[in-house]
Amino acid sequence: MEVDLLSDVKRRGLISQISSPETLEKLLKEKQTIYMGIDPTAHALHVGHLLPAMCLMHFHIRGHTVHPVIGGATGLVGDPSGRTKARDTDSLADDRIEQNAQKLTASMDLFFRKGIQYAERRWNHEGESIQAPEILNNLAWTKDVSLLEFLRTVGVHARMNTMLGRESVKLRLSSEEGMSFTEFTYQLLQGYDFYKLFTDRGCRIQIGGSDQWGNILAGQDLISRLAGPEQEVVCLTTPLFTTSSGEKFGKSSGNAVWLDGTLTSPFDFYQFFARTTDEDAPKLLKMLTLLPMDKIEATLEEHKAAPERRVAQYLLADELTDLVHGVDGVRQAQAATKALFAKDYTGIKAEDVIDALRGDPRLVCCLESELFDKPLLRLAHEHHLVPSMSAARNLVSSRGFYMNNRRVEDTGFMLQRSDLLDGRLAIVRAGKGNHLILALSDA
Ligand SMILES: N[C@@H](Cc1ccc(O)cc1)C(=O)O
Repeated sequence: MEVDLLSDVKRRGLISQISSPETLEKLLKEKQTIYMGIDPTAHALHVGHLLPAMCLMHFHIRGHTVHPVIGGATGLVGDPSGRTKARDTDSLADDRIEQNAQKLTASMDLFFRKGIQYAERRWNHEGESIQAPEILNNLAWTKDVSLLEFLRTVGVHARMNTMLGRESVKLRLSSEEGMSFTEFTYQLLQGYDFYKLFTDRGCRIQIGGSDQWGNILAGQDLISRLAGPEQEVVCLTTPLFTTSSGEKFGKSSGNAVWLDGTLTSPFDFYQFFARTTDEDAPKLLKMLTLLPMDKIEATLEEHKAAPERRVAQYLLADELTDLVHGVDGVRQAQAATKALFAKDYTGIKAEDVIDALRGDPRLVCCLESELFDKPLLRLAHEHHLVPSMSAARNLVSSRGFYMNNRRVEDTGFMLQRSDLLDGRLAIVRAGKGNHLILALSDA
């Protein structure tokens, strides 16, 4: 099943820079401990975290020990990397960071649990199932270090010219706002994490996004000064993926696409990937799924022959939804996709559609009394499918009002139980693409 880890992550496009490729190759002849940090600036993981997280996953499922580290301490300081301005004090407030850290830990744990199940399905894993990684919080080893101790162990080894030469610092020093001393020390805090994990857990590899290069090197420097230059440690970064339209990957009309199903429904998550461009879909299939490369190549051939069928996009949406929401999530998202975009509803399961669209304004659950006692046009108006009753009537006369893909011709049309799909759903459509899904409540 296994392709060599390093060649696999490289050919999938998951690697941007490696501080010492020879050392990495040598280290990977044995099982290693690897870490990746993430600051609790948000309370949940979003699609933008997937790239470094999948890189970490590749190490994890091949039996290396990986540690996602939540930055309970670093989050209070705020990483200046890639930022032209300091974070505001509100977003750095203690209680906010602590709450975010707790939620992020749960979010990361869930990501790995689901991801491992996905990996086991894709790789036909046999034998004992893979355990979820232990998630750490850097507050654990930072909170009791006194200022004097920090200055005397870490500070003495930090070279000012190296620190001033980091991209994150140069960028800010040349800006009008400048940089606070607190932010300037961020690289030392992250460096201290690498050093601590190296001494306490034998961790020799740190992974991060490409904007983390300087911070990761700071750790490598510190290890070399404190533990000796002969110590073999490696910094590894993943690329920052920019979409073909030049945007940062992970936003849908300006909003983050979350991995948490209560923040972004499995259906919206699925649709985000189904809407990927022809240019981006192949890259994302390689970077973010665990499908074997030959299966991806075969799909891409098929895609090239008939791009309008969007096989690459649908495969990507299926795989990522499986990775993040499991097989139930895929089934639900596909059911909702069918409800909103297909001509044929055979086999549709009401429960799946309802689960996938929970929280979506297009889904409205109704009691029997409402559903069967009001004319459909009135329901459409009350639930905002059409702006007014007269607009609804106009749509009927211009043959643009549909219920379960049947044209509604009578403005007084009332739903009957026998009209419902799977005993519960009426999919009402105004014109080409506006939908209202009325679902009979099960209560
Ligand atoms: N600086 C990283 C997060 C991080 C925190 C602590 C670490 O030890 C490593 C990484 C970021 O902002 O994304």
